[in-house]
Amino acid sequence: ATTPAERAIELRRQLEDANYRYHVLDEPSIPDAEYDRLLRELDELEAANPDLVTADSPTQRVGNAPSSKFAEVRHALPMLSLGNAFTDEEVQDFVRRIDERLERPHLYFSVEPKLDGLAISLRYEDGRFVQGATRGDGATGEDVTANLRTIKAIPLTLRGSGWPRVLEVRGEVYMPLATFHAYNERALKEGGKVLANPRNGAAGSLRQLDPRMTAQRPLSFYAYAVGAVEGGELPASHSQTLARLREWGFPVSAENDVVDGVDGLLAYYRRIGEKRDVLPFDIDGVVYKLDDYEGQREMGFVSRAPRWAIAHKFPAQEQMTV
Ligand SMILES: Cc1c[n+]2nc(N)[nH]c2nc1OC(C)C
Repeated sequence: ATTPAERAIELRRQLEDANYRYHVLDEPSIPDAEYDRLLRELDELEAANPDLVTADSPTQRVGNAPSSKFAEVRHALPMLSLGNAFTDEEVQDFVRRIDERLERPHLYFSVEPKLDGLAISLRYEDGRFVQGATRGDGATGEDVTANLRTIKAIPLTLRGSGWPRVLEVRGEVYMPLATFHAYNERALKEGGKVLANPRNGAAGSLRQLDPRMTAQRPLSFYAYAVGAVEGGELPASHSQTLARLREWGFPVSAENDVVDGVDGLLAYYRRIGEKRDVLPFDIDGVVYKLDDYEGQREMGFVSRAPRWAIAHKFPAQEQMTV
């Protein structure tokens, strides 16, 4: 027979494993009904043994009591903004500036869809999620930790091994299009407020003072960078770092790739542009990043935007008014 504590640990492991397979590997491993049954069993076990409850138990994802307002968080590393390119020529200029300074036979770029959501910074200490904040002005943001805990795509504890003692992960919290449409259909039927676009939906849901409201409007998350890192080493390139983030339990977009030179960038831009209408989330462009960190260090930043990265935007889509 197992003690309540052992049973709770076993249930948590099964639930977090199912969560990882569903949100990170896109391979649901158990049916939702089974997931809910396990969660209910853990909930009852914790109710009967309150000392078993931990902040990172899956039962805590339903959100705790609301706070009066959001505390301010100073980002250990500023959250950067991105310069924009709107034409192929501007992309060619971006690559030429790097080419002139680095003088390499090949320039490899990490390329990613640019989700139209909310930039967020997540802080993990010894593998546990301890704080999450909005971008704010880049230097300080709002503490939305309680709301972020309700987002199942955000790991409460890291998987695998080899993660640094302190790890900050940056990424985009977004509202999947399916959630956005379902929310608006219900709002129309019940005469509630209709969301203008998924980005507003994500911002509104994340800035709810009551995390239980956030939990009712399921959001998702994609990691796209790391911030402060202490007590550990990262790989030599951004793409290798994203692969580690995925192993540690963070969703990373399957559309990401590594390409060679400006032709590779523009081919990627066209490829994602053609898929734009069938992607399950809103994007407003793609992001090109020089992949190796050594090259990024050599290129540095201008004001608050890196010289080594740029967003190549799509023409604005006329938002379908519901
Ligand atoms: C602001 C931003 C936004 N995005 N979006 C993606 N996919 N990557 C990415 N990188 C960003 O900034 C980097 C400079 C870390």
